Order: sequence, then C-alpha cells, then structure tokens
Amino acid sequence: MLTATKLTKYYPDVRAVRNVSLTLDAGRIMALVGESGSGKSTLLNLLAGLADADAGEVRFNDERVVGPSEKLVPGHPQIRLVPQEYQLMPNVSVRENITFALRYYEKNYRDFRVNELLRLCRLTDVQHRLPRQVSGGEKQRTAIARAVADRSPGSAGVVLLLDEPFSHLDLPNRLIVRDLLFDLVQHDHMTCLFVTHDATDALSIADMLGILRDGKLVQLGSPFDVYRQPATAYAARMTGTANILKAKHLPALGLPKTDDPDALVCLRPEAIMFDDTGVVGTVRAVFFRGSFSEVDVELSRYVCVRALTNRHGLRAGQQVGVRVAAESVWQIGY
Ligand SMILES: Nc1ncnc2c1ncn2[C@@H]1O[C@H](COP(=O)(O)OP(=O)(O)OP(=O)(O)O)[C@@H](O)[C@H]1O
Repeated sequence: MLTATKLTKYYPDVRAVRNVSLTLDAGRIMALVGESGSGKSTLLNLLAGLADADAGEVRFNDERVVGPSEKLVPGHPQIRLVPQEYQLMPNVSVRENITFALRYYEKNYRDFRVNELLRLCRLTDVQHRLPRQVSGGEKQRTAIARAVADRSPGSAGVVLLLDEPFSHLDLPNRLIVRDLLFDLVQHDHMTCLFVTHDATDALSIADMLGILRDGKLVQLGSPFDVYRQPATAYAARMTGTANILKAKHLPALGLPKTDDPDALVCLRPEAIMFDDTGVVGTVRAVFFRGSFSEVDVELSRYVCVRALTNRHGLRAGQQVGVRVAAESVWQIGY
C-alpha cells in the first residue's frame, strides 16, 4: 500500500502540490486527472521518492519513502516511474533496454523474463530495433516493460507510476496499453497509479479516480461516482462532456426551478433523451461519432445543451423534442 499524507511541494513562484493525501491499495489502479500545470508530474516524482516534499510524507507499506536529499541513489526499489518521455537508452535495442533492468540476475532467468515481457507487451517482433526505429506505442510499452521487469521475489509487489501513458498514442495503441496495465495488475499483482489530462482511459480502467486542480486533490472516488456526481464544474469537464447550467435555466429543459437560481448544475449529454413529447428545441449542430452522434440543441436564447443519440439523419435547423430525468441533474460547486 502506498500512502501520501498532506504532501506539499513549492517551487519558487508556485505551490505545485498542496496538501495531497491519498491511499493506493495493493493490486488497484488509480488515475489522477488534471489539466496541464495542475501538479501531476510533480506529485508523481514525490510519490516515487525522486523529489523532496516541503511538507507531508509518502509511505510504502509503512516504510517512509525518502526523497533525494536523504538518499544517495534517489527512488524506492519497489516504486517505478515511467516518465512522459520514456527515457529509454537510445543506442541499444528494445530488448537490451528491458534486459538492463535485470542485469544483476542470472542469465537463464533474465532471458526467460525478458521473453515473457516482450510477449506480454507485444514487442517480440521489434525487440532488436533501436528506440528511434519503433513507434511511440512501442516505446511506451518498452518503458513499461523495463519498469516492471524486476519483480524482486518475495517482495510486496511493485507500484507502477505512469506520467501521461496515453497522451502520445493513437487509439489502437491506447487500447493496447490499457489492456497491458490491466493485465499487469490482474496477473502480475501490480499496483498502478497514472496521471493524465484526458479521463477517457482513466474512466475505463481505474478503480479510483482523482481530480487534481492547482496542485490540490479536489475529488477522489470511483470513476462512476466522480463522473456522475462531480464536485465542481472543473471535475465535470475533466471527466467528459458536461452541460453546465445555472439552475434558473432548468425550466427550459422541462424541469422545476430550484431554491437557488444561481446554483450550478451538471447534466451529462446521455441524460438528455430525444422524445417527441418533451420540450421543443432546435438542432444547432450534429457531430457524428460512429456508434452515436453528439447533437447541440438550443432550447432558449440562453440554453443550448449537448445530447447524445444513435438516431441518424438529424440536421441543423430541425426541431426536436427532448426530455431530462430530474435525478440526472447534479448540483455542483464553482
Ligand atoms: N522545476 C520547476 N521549477 C519551477 N516550477 C516548476 C518546476 N516544475 C514544475 N513547475 C511548475 O509547477 C506547476 C506544476 O507542474 P507539473 O509539471 O507538476 O504539472 P503537470 O500537471 O504535470 O503539467 P503537464 O501536464 O503540462 O506536464 C506548474 O505551474 C509548473 O510550471
């Protein structure tokens, strides 16, 4: 188990991480989602023992994870960070990059484990190429394979920390990395925490999802709860498309007024149903997304909402009826 307690880190003109506390249970996946500059990389470095905290502490199975100021070789042997730029050795092959992590092991075991990792990470065919001769997705998987290679038998399991593991990848490669992380946790009993600015993959594989804003962990919960009940407009937007309205505009959606007209409410697009008996609006734009379309519907001069539908043939200017269930409206903070 990895825990952070009131972790804080200052740079000269910014408080990059503020009072962050979290617990990452063994065998679980946690994702932290935040916009650029919200402190994601700084927090990962603190958790890995690669940067010194100004306040607070990190513990791994009750042992304090110390920063570089207290340790000659920074880092913790069981906590492995895969940085955003992968940091592979450029002049040796994919295979040798992974083998390097096992250099102190006996040759037979080393070969066995490297072959196992190459298979698991789908790198067997490119194992003899240099990093610059493989794709971004293959580089990413090489960095993951190298990070998890040394399993230190009898230890309490490895914690894998990943900085934006999906950001440079196209959809097929994102799916491969997502499945790989899932496999590592399910079958290799790893624990994983990744940071990202895009919650798409986080929602599908994380057990716990946190929202980072200006260095603070502003919400932490299951992906379902954070998605359905975001605490703020920021949390709502970081986890997907959200219609954010003032409560006074709810009657335009056929819903009753609330006590505080200026309160903010969040309504996910899939909660808006197309229904000819609902309130009437005008289609403003249609974005085809494959299995569904996103449709902007104007309901009044002040209210335009985005809805999802698998109905085909909707066109801008067309009148449609929409209906919203009151229970899918969630009040949020600013
Ligand atoms: N070495 C540094 N010196 C001074 N300020 C820094 C340093 N590293 C990061 N910062 C600042 O700390 C804040 C958090 O940076 P950090 O890199 O942790 O954010 P991030 O969420 O990982 O951003 P990105 O998604 O763009 O990588 C930012 O305001 C950044 O400018």
